[in-house]
Amino acid sequence: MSATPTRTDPPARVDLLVIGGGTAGLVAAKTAARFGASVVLAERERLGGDCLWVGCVPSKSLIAAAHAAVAHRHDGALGVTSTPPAVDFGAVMDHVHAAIRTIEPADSVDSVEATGARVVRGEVRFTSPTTATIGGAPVRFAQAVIATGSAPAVPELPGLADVDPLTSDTVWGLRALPERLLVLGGGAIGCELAQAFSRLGSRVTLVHRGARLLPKEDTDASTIVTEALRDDGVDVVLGASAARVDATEGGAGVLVLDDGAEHPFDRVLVATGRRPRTAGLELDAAGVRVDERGYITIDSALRTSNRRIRAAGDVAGLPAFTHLAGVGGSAAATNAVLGLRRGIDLSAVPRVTFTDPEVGAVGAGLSEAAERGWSTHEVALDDTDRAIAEGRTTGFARIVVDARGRVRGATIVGPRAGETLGEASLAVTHGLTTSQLAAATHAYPTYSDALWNAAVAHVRERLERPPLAPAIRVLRALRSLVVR
Ligand SMILES: Cc1cc2nc3c(=O)[nH]c(=O)nc-3n(C[C@H](O)[C@H](O)[C@H](O)COP(=O)(O)OP(=O)(O)OC[C@H]3O[C@@H](n4cnc5c(N)ncnc54)[C@H](O)[C@@H]3O)c2cc1C
Ligand SMILES: NC(=O)c1ccc[n+]([C@@H]2O[C@H](COP(=O)([O-])OP(=O)(O)OC[C@H]3O[C@@H](n4cnc5c(N)ncnc54)[C@H](O)[C@@H]3O)[C@@H](O)[C@H]2O)c1
Repeated sequence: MSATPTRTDPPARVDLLVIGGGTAGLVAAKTAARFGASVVLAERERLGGDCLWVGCVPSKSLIAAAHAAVAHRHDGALGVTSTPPAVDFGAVMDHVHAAIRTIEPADSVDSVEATGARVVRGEVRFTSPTTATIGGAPVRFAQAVIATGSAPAVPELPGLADVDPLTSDTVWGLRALPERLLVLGGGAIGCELAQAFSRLGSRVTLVHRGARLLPKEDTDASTIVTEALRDDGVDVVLGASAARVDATEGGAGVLVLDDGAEHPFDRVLVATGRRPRTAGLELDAAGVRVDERGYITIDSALRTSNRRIRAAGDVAGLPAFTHLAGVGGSAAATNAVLGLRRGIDLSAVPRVTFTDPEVGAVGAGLSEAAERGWSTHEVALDDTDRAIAEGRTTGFARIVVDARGRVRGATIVGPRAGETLGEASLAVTHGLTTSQLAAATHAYPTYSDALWNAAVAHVRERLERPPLAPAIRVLRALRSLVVR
């Protein structure tokens, strides 16, 4: 059940050519083949994409080990004392790679070919709007889906190349824990990995250009994550502009900032954003246009400037999440094969940053709420019984509500925020009201009580205002006349 393709023989003609075997391409190929189309999935390396090999799976596996390394810290407050566990970094990385191997069969060549699609190994180049080569072998396609993903963007910083910087592509090959790790970039990758490495024993400095970590999240969520990282021992440097790197030896060096501050390190991990993987595709030959950042431009039904070709996943400049790559791959294949115009609802894409505490968000945040005049309702975890019982009270659940009482967004910070977020996503996707959320009985005591109580708070507020408050007063008065 290997994910590495071996065939190099595409048929002369296919209904659908899918380029790239990450989440978007896998879902696209399987979906189209199940509809009965003849499908070739072309992959130059191995199926599974970033998520399986260098993204979600290894990072969440490392985070699980990092979490275990500090779990004892809460024990004292619970009346239990335990000794700090020892970390065997080599064994941690064995766990990371074992998780990848366990999940690999789900993305294997067999799993795709069982749907009727053919997997062909090789790099794709377009030769015209309806033809391409896969590893040099020609193929004519009626339609195509480009799903080639994105790669780490390494900044042009003088001296950086001399210290062999790690990226999210290469960090998983480490066998020894760097004593001093410098992380450049405070987005999701930077925050998750800085905290994990710190918890596993590295001395971590996180250097971020912006004024706050996780700039896409609400300000108070960023503040909580910054404090959590600092509590974990991460030296968080904000508003920093890197000037150069002075290499010493073996990947070690010093990062020098514009203000002259120096940050020495044994290894540096670059997490400063992504760039689309389009090099070598010869998009011009296919008539596929890209935007100013190089991402493939698509319309609301995922069509590129060549109406026979669609794009899905990271390469289309969509928010870089596995779940969205899957949704995009499915929509692109369905549209191609059945001639539909399914789009993606970008207003309800959930995202979770797996720091401790986790940050989960969907839909509108504080700034959109302010712009549109929507109200916000929040419950802190120190008012949430499960959090109090577990001694894990840092965080909150907040909902954004429109004038008709519909839930338009949520931000949840705390343990298992990613799990609670599912309910908020359902509410935002289907336009549920706070009354509907409040009317659903929730098991007690759970972290999702916080979200539920935020909805209840909004319902209660409405009951205390016109038109409901006077109506309730009239009903009560009438009732007291009847029942004496
Ligand atoms: C460290 C890290 C952690 C992450 N954690 C999460 C997370 O917790 N949750 C989440 O939702 N997302 C997470 N992501 C993001 C997620 O991994 C990506 O959004 C997702 O993998 C994108 O899928 P894709 O199909 O668009 O592209 P990819 O997975 O990148 O797949 C593209 C495929 O195309 C192939 N390819 C490229 N060019 C060609 C060519 N010319 N010919 C043939 N094949 C080609 C590549 O080899 C690759 O297999 C994380 C990412 C990183 C880096
Ligand atoms: N849990 C998850 O779902 C998860 C986890 C990891 C990654 N991802 C996805 O992968 C994408 C890429 O992650 P990322 O963290 O690399 O990118 P990012 O764009 O989210 O964050 C990078 C940050 O680095 C900063 N930066 C850029 N250049 C810098 C420099 N020279 N010095 C200091 N700081 C600099 C930027 O201001 C930016 O805020 C994310 O947007 C996300 O969609 C998701």
